[in-house]
Order: sequence, then structure tokens, then C-alpha cells
Amino acid sequence: MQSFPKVKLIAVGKVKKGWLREGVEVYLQRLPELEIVEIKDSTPAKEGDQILSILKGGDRLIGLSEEGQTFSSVGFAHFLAAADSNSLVFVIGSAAGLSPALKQAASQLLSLSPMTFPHEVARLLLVEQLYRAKTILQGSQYHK
Ligand SMILES: C[S@@+](CC[C@H](N)C(=O)[O-])C[C@H]1O[C@@H](n2cnc3c(N)ncnc32)[C@H](O)[C@@H]1O
Repeated sequence: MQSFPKVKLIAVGKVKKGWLREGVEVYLQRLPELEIVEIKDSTPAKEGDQILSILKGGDRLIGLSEEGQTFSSVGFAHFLAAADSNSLVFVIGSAAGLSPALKQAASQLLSLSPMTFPHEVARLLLVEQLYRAKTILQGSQYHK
């Protein structure tokens, strides 16, 4: 069984739709290693500055963007397992996306699909894939 790192998700804006909030909550309860920090939406440039200002030294920023790298779920699990510290910080932008400066500062961009999703849907998809990754590393039956 491989260990699962602590991960942080910085998300711009709230999940307003109850059915999506409920879904995110289900995976959050199953994944105590995940902390979600929400910041208020403004402009991508201001949001980017705020996100960069709350990062700690050594944090590894992973920006969620449809332009990023795609993984299989098993590949994503191995990527997480290889992150040898508890410093992974994922960031999901607002409807206007991530600022160029934030994308530049990210050590990597992660795509959930080449298609574009609302940020609330992207949050649910990411937390499910993080939970799935944990179950893959634990060898449990969730991932088939
Ligand atoms: C409506 S999208 C913004 C789309 C905008 N055109 C852009 O340039 O990012 C809102 C946020 O959801 C996330 N997102 C949406 N679709 C995604 C995907 N396929 N892969 C990864 N993240 C995605 C991104 O973080 C994005 O900033």
C-alpha cells in the first residue's frame, strides 16, 4: 500500500449549486488528506496575486487548465505518490480562468479533459479523481 500525500486545493469562488456541493462534500469526507481553501472571485490577475501570496516556500503549484497535461487515473495516482512531500497545491480558476502569471508560476498545468467545464464541475471532478487515486494506491476495489 502506497501512502497518499496531503494536498491543498485553492479554488476561486464558491460552489453555489447544492447538488455539486453535496458531491464535493462526499469526497472530502472520504479524503481527510485534502484541504480546500476558497478565495473570493475578482479578476484573474488579482486572484492570481492572492493565490501566489498565500503559497508557502516549497509548495508545488499545479494549475487546472484544459490546456494542461492529461493523465489516466492510474497515472495520476502514481504522480501523486511520487510527490515526496506534502506540498502539492492545486488551483482551480474562476469562470475567466487562471491568469497568465499564475500559469507561469505553476510547476505544471493539469487537464481533466480537453473540454472546458464550469469551475464547480471541475472541482467535483478533481476531488473524485484525488479520492480515486487514493483508492488506487491503497489497492481498494473502488477503481475498476
Ligand atoms: C470555465 S473554466 C475557465 C475557462 C477559461 N477559458 C480558461 O482559460 O481557463 C473555469 C476553471 O475551471 C477549471 N477547468 C475547467 N475545465 C477544465 C479542464 N478540462 N481541465 C482542467 N481544469 C478545468 C480551470 O481551473 C478553469 O480556470
